[in-house]
Amino acid sequence: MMDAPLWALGAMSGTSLDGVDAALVQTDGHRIHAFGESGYREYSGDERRVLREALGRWPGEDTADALRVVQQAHLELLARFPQVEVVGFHGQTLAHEPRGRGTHQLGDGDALAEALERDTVWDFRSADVALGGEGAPLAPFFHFACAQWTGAQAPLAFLNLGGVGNLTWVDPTRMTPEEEGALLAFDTGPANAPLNDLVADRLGLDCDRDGALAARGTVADGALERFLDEAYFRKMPPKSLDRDDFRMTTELVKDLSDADAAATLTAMSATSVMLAMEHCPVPPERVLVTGGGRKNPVMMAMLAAGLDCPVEPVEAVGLDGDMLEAQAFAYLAVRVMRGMPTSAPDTTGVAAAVSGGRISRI
Ligand SMILES: Nc1ncnc2c1ncn2[C@@H]1O[C@H](COP(=O)(O)OP(=O)(O)OP(=O)(O)O)[C@@H](O)[C@H]1O
Ligand SMILES: CC(=O)N[C@H]1[C@@H]2OC[C@@H](O2)[C@@H](O)[C@@H]1O[C@H](C)C(=O)O
Repeated sequence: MMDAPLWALGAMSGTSLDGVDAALVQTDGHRIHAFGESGYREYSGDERRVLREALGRWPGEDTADALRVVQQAHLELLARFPQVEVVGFHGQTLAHEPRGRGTHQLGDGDALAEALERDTVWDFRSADVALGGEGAPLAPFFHFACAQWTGAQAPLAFLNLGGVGNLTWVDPTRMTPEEEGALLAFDTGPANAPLNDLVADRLGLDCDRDGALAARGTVADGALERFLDEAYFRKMPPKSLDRDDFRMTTELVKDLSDADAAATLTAMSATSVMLAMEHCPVPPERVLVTGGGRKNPVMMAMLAAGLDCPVEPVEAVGLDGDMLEAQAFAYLAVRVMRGMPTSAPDTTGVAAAVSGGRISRI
């Protein structure tokens, strides 16, 4: 007998450190039955500073202040959704070194479960890393369900432009996401993080809103070429990145004007996606863009000019690009509760499909 669908609440605090997203999904762990309400809790300037300060820290290092920020923001937001059966709590990635010290998502699932009085799934990435996987990206299993939900019949790609970029190529005609050939996923390169850091450091802004600064600038070809020389782009997937693995971008644009630096960083993000497409098993029929970068018209225009297929925001197929990651962790939480895999060799390079995530039961 099929397991009944559950209403799950997913929460994601992403690498761009803007705030926490939360969204409801009704699922049996296979199919998306329905999407529900969503919400957002922005981090204040002070909270963002505390989180930024804690980036790069590992368990055992001083993360007490950052943990208070993460717990408080999640509790405030998630308490607005009383009608849920299970919570998927991603936490805040502070450090990610799958071939080294592991992966660190700050957040206490036991405390959250107790405060919300709901079973809570958390620590989604560690089990994958322990089995030789990258621990990221994890949204691909949900992208597979989304592709089927849209009724797609041919391979397509989801592109998330958050702090870091990640691409999921999906063959929606396969039966399950863990099946060989159903998915190929990996981080493409930096997306918004270097741009955000540039405008924060130079102009005290949160982001290059609507690409206004980049639109006035000229791409510095030399800097772009040096960036594209990085070995990461030629490495075969699966592969993943930490937020600040491309610190070199700051150095490459340091002598450029604000507008030229923004244009060049935007081109770096877009061009790394173009290189990523070469890894797809067959060209996707369309690229559906999710995450904040889809709201940057300069980045979207560069992508459209460089790719051989339509590039559209996920709204084109009725999905919500602000909430896809939060929805992903709602969906994955139900899979974990039911012992179903959340990653596979083709999505993270893990030795065999694995059900990641720790469950705090109430
Ligand atoms: N109108 C806009 N114009 C330009 N950029 C925007 C706009 N809206 C959002 N962004 C960019 O998108 C970012 C937020 O994207 P998103 O919420 O997808 O990131 P995230 O989930 O934190 O990151 P990740 O997916 O790497 O974990 C902002 O920090 C900003 O750089
Ligand atoms: C370690 C980590 O938190 N990685 C994030 C980050 O942000 C985007 C990209 O890098 C992706 O690999 C991942 O997030 C999404 C939600 C994922 O796991 O699919």
